[in-house]
Amino acid sequence: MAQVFEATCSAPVNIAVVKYWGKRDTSLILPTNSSLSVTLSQDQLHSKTTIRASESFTEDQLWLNGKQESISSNKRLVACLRETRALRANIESKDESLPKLAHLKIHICSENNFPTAAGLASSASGYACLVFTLATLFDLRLNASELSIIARQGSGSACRSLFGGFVAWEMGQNDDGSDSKAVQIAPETHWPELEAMICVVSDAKKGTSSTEGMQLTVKTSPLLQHRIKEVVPRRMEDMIQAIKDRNFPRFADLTMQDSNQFHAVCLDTYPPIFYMNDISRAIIRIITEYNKSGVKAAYTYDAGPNAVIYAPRENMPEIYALLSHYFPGAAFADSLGMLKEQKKDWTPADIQGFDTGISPIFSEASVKQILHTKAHDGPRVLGTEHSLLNAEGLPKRLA
Ligand SMILES: Nc1ncnc2c1ncn2[C@@H]1O[C@H](COP(=O)(O)OP(=O)(O)OP(=O)(O)O)[C@@H](O)[C@H]1O
Ligand SMILES: C[C@@](O)(CCOP(=O)(O)OP(=O)(O)O)CC(=O)O
Repeated sequence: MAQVFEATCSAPVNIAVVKYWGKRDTSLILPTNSSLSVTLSQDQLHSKTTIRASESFTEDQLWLNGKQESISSNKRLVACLRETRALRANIESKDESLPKLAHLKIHICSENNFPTAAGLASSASGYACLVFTLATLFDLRLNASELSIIARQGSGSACRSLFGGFVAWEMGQNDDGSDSKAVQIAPETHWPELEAMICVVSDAKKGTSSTEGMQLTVKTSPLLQHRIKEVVPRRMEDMIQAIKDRNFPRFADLTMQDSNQFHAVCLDTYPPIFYMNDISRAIIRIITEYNKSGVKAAYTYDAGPNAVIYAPRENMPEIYALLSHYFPGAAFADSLGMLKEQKKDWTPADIQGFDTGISPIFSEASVKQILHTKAHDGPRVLGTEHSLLNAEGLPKRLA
């Protein structure tokens, strides 16, 4: 019988509050500025990956969401495999008793429980999960910052998903990327009242990928140079302080300003890139109106129209009621038990001074889904019962 080695892990997505946008080295994935994100609960959004190494396998193979994909044409995946195998080979060379895994072929099977490549940070959870599962299979014993250096080479934002809670990606200075890594600013337990609502405006694959979009911005946007030099270094410090102090109004102002500036540099790109649509902009108007009497919520948008709204738990019933008023028909799973606290028959007019005419009421299901979630932990090792591969080493589920 061929010897079989296997690991199954899951990893979370993260949503940045200081955005990464621009690379100074496109193959090592070294950014032009540091960034900071919140890791969101795997109960709502996660990638799950099984990797098996076996003497009976004749080639490396990958299945993503039940569909076979090429490994050799995916330079980023090849880089993650090369790095982790080299580390395993080094450990094996020092300890004869270890099983020789570095040279075995592997089968990788991964699933996201949410739309892939739709601006919901699937590349972040996907590559974090890939690297964490490889490190578990190969028993690499690296800490999360060390693993983040490898995951970064899969997708920049993936490096931040190696930690739970509040995570900075320090851009680093070295040409070889050895100091461009993620560090945890605070664990999720630091600020348990902070929650997030994800408004899925579109789950379609996006037009301009982050990878292409950001390099066009680097090439053409003078505003990006100002952002890199003058804005982000100071904003990183301010954001870290706001998180340490659990100062929501400060955290929220910085988050919204950074999202606005990220979309401004997209508009400053030539030709311009648009990620937000009319619905995204209406959500901005509604949150801005809601904040008129004091900052109670923060919106942020990545490379797509979907909004993520950060807010203290106590404001979430009102925010949900606001969203469902202007965007009727959105599917909502009450995953954090929030509706129980919601006042019945509540309308935006019940908020003192709220101008209900700030936005029209949109047609049914303009916002398709609202996900309620919160900051949570980093990647997890799962038991063999979670394996995505069958006895033959093929996916249990095919698309
Ligand atoms: N579970 C996974 N395992 C391995 N690779 C994955 C996984 N999920 C996604 N990916 C990779 O990430 C790519 C999608 O990344 P892309 O940046 O286009 O979208 P996104 O991450 O959903 O959006 P964004 O990063 O802008 O929020 C996929 O085509 C695939 O190569
Ligand atoms: C807007 C962002 O979500 C951009 C994410 O870009 P990616 O990490 O997807 O890009 P690559 O490194 O090319 O894979 C902002 C952020 O997450 O910081």
